[in-house]
Parts: sequence; C-alpha cells; structure tokens
Amino acid sequence: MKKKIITGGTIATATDVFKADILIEGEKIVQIGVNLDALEAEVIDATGKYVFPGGIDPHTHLDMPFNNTVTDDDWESGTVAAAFGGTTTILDFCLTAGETKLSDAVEKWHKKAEGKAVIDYGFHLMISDLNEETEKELPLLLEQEGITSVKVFMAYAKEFQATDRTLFKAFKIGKETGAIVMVHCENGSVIDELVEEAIAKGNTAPIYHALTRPPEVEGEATKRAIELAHVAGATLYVVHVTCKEAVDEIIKAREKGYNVYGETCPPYLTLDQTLLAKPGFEGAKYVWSPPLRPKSHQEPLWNALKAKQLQTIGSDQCSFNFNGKKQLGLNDFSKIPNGGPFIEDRFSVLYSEGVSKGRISINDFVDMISTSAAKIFGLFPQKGTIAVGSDADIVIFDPNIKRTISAETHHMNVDYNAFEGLEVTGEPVSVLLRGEFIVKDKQFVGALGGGKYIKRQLGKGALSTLEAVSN
Ligand SMILES: NC(=O)NCCC(=O)O
Ligand SMILES: [Zn+2]
Ligand SMILES: [Zn+2]
Repeated sequence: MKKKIITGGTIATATDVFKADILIEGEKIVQIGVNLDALEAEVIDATGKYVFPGGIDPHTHLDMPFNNTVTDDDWESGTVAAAFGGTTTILDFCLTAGETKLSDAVEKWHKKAEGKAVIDYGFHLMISDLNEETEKELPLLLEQEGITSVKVFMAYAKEFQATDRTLFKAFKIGKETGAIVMVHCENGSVIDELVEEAIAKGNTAPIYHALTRPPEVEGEATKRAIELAHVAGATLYVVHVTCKEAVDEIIKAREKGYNVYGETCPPYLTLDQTLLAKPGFEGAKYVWSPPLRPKSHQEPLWNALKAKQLQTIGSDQCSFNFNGKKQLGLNDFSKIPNGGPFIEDRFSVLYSEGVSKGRISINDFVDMISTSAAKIFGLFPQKGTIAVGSDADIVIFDPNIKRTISAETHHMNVDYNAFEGLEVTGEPVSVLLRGEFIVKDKQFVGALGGGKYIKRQLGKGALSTLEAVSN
C-alpha cells in the first residue's frame, strides 16, 4: 500500500499542539516529525489547517426502533454524515429489549451495520431486564464481542426503563467484568405521572415535553445512579447530562473519589427550551430527552467540561423527520418520537462554540471530541490520538472557514437541522479512516461497508485509564 505524508499542518492532540509531518503506512501512523523524508509517499498538504485525531462519538442510535417507529438515519446515511462531520468511530447502542438471548440482539446490530458503515464502530449493550439466563450470558457476550460498556435507562417507562433492581444488577456485572455502566438518568415513573397530568389538562403542545421533565427529575436520578453504582463498586458513565442539578451531583461524587464520568451533547450547550415553544408544531423538532433547558444551565455545563468533571461530547444522534415521524405527536406531545439529528455537527459546533469563542482550549476540544471517549471505552491508543502505532484516523480541519449550518447542505437523512442558521467557524475538509481518505476536499470518497467493527478489551477501558483521563 502506498505511503501517505501529511505535511504543513498543525497537529493538535489532547495534550500538545505542534507543527510536524505525519507519515502513514497502510492503516497506521508510522512516523511523526519535522521534514520527514518520504519521497515515494503521496503528499497531503495541510498548510494552514489543524490535523486532529478522528472524532469518536460515544452515543449514537442508528436504525433503532423507538417510540413506535424507527430512526430515520441508518448505518449508511448516519455514518456518511458522521464522516463529513469529522467523526471516524461511533459507539452505537445495541437494543436488547424483547430479545430472549442478548446475542440475537448483537447479531441483529451487526447485520444493520455490515455493508453500510463507512466509519469504524462498536456497540454498547442496552439492558432493560435481566433474568437468570441473560445474567449468565452477559459477561460471556461482552468478552466474546469485545464490548466494554452496557447501558441502562431510568426513563421511558413504556419501552426501556429498568427497575432499580435491574440497574443494580447491571452495576454488579459492571464491577465483576470491568464493563462501564452507562445510564440515562431521569426518573421515568415521575415523568409518566407528570405527562398524564398535563395531557388530562389539555396541555398537549411540544413545550409540555420539557415542562414534564424538569431538571430536578434528572438530578434525582443522577444521584440515585451515582449512589447505587458506588454501593456495587461499578464505574458509572452518565449519558447526556443537561442541567446544573445533574452536574452538581457528578461533581460532588467525583470529589468524593467515586468512579463517575459524564457526557453532554452540543444542543444542551447551545440551544435552549424556548425552541420547544415555537409557534404551531415547530417545537417538535426539538423534542428529545432529557429536554432542552433554560439558557442558565449552559454555563454550568461549559464550566464542568472545562474542569474535566464532564469528559465527553456525544451526539445522541436519534433522528426523525419533522414532516414525517415527528407528526405522530401532532395532538399529543408524549407521542412525538424523542430524538434529534446531531451526528454531523457535533465536531464543528463544539469547535466553533468552544474553541473559537474562547470557552475551551484546543487540547480540551480534542480530549472531549475524541481522546476521552477512546480512553473510557477501551479504544485508546488505537484510536483517539495522533501517535506512532495508532490508526491513521485523521481530520484535516480548516479553522478559517465560516459557514451556516443548514438542512439544505447537511448529509443526514432528515428534513431539518436543529442548528439551522447557526454560523460556525471551522470545517473538516478531509478525513482519513485507517489511512484511506473517506472525505477528500469535502467530497465523500469512502466505501459502503468500509467501516470495521472494533472489538474492545474488558479491563482496558475506564478502570485502567481513570488516571489518564483525569490528568
Ligand atoms: N435522547 C433521545 O431523546 N433519544 C434517544 C434515546 C436516548 O438517548 O434517550
Ligand atoms: Zn437517553
Ligand atoms: Zn441516546
């Protein structure tokens, strides 16, 4: 395979920023240095650009049945959009609800991805219920499939919500196997009561989605998950943290030395609850859970990211067309499919709102968009950094481009963009996956099925890298 050399760019990792060339041979980075001698290599000129490790999105839902329908982005459109956005690896949630054997669910998820994914991927295993059989099967399946993370929902009572007992069992298995336990922290039972109350009063508009899921029910569930994980001795990863109440619980727990990580998502950092009150049914575009909060919650989230009390940025990609599936809730907000399209803009929105606006450093950006997720979920150092021996997953990013995000130009299979009209600075111009271009000068040049399933190693994730992440 022909060598490639990336020259003239500024390499940024989670710890360094420096000018150097990168020599790629096959799928790997083989040399990093100044004026590298590589006469026979294909030269990629990155002058004036940043050279980042490929983005790692630890939170996606592609082709997932949910809320009586299925998400509109599948493994083709979703991963193509991710590639345009600078993401080279995703970790998607494999749904196990309704399966007698967990391995059947994993097989189903492999089938969804194979032949379609254009970027690398792994799975988190969702657990809604555990019985004698699945409790036995789970540790073996994790080992066999190279899955280092399970996911439990404390919300969505009608679909995925686990009892506290199941949650606790998942924590115990997490402790035994070394798997990290990801939790959606909202009190689903209280939410159901508030939803019924609102509907009974005739309050059916999209804004009531947010008003029936107040921050207190996220804070309460976050605290409960933290304490139960601690009792079981498990490592907890709180997904999509949205509010001060939840952030405060995470900070308190980490200060006590608990093994807790937190993720937030671009919309919670940039958009606010007033969007759900847009005229007519427009607010349905912004219905996802937990909901958007009043603007005052954004600063605590940025501060927690900066202080590394929250470590990662997930997209929580879970898209439904507005002039399609979102209309299921036209007369009843509780029937609006929950989720939004974010996989493509995760990287650019964080760069623009974070680095360009001076809220976070370039190293923090790389950490949040790639490195921390690689460390927490057992992908590091194969992925998540630019180093000799790492996969050549690389984003060449022009920090000077100014553009406006729009559904007219995005690549997701959805008819709206939640960031419509947002002006951003910076854009990925070329993206390499394991040494091959998948996006070249803003054109997709990858191959369907070119993405590879990445097995991770239990015990090589959060527990063994706890220090590395907090350093
Ligand atoms: N977030 C959301 O509304 N949809 C995806 C499922 C989840 O992550 O809760
Ligand atoms: Zn969730
Ligand atoms: Zn999600």
